Amino acid sequence: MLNVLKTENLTYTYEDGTKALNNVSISIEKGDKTAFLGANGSGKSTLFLCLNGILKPQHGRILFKDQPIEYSRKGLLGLRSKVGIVFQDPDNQLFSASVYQEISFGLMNLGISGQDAVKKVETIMEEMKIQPFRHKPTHLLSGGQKKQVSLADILVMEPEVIILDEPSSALDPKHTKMINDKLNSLPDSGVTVIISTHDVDYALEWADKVIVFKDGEVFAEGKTEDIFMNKELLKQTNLRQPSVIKLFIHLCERGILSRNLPVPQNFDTLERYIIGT
Ligand SMILES: Nc1ncnc2c1ncn2[C@@H]1O[C@H](COP(=O)(O)OP(=O)(O)OP(=O)(O)O)[C@@H](O)[C@H]1O
Repeated sequence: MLNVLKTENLTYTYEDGTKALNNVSISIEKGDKTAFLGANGSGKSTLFLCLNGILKPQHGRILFKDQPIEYSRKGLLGLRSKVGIVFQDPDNQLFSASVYQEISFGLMNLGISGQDAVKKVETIMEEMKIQPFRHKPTHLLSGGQKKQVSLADILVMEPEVIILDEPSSALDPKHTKMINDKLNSLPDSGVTVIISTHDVDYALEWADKVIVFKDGEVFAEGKTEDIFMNKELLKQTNLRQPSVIKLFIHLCERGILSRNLPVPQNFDTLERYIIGT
């Protein structure tokens, strides 16, 4: 498998002396769905900002497809067209006078204009159901609409890697579903998706791999179900065991289900196990 993004011994300290990342080495494989978990302040957002070249680590390096990131203007522009980040707070991302301008901005920066750009922007606006508010100033949008636009902002660039910092935070069920559907379909087209989340149920259902952060360090990483079956690890990192796994274990302990069954990723699968017995 090709490592699309890799960090080697990354250390990042903010100006006020906060050491947010300490010796972080991770690798993300092409087409994988990776979820970062960890308590507030454990360093997930800082790592994401480093992966996109917004922050430059004091030590260590980052490789995109085996090439170290170049921090020149040209290098960063190239990196950001391939590795897109959707911020936790859309207000940190959106700044154009209108939604349409906002979504066109990245393409213009890459020198894509004319009919090509118009077509790409229109397609994404259609897909993300943005048409009804396309002429609105971004600062007048609702939280959910801002999130739709900030994702469209990145999707229009057709990046190889998309990083989403807490994609569903502050979203209602309709907007959560829209974003989740997109996150599910992107890897099918070869896009590598990385998210951070506090929602363990969602991480279990969505992710192939989980990386757990604690105090700026990688505390654990592995296949999603292995991480969530490890009660001791979850306890040490204050993570809740996903509800479906809790119930699955309980049913296994009572002899209702066989421990040999694959760990269910959601309640639909668990229901099938139960009905099938
Ligand atoms: N601009 C900044 N200046 C100083 N310290 C910062 C800054 N941004 C973040 N930090 C600190 O860096 C540490 C890591 O924060 P970071 O936002 O990366 O964590 P996180 O895991 O993404 O948290 P959350 O789950 O709450 O989003 C925290 O101690 C935080 O207070």
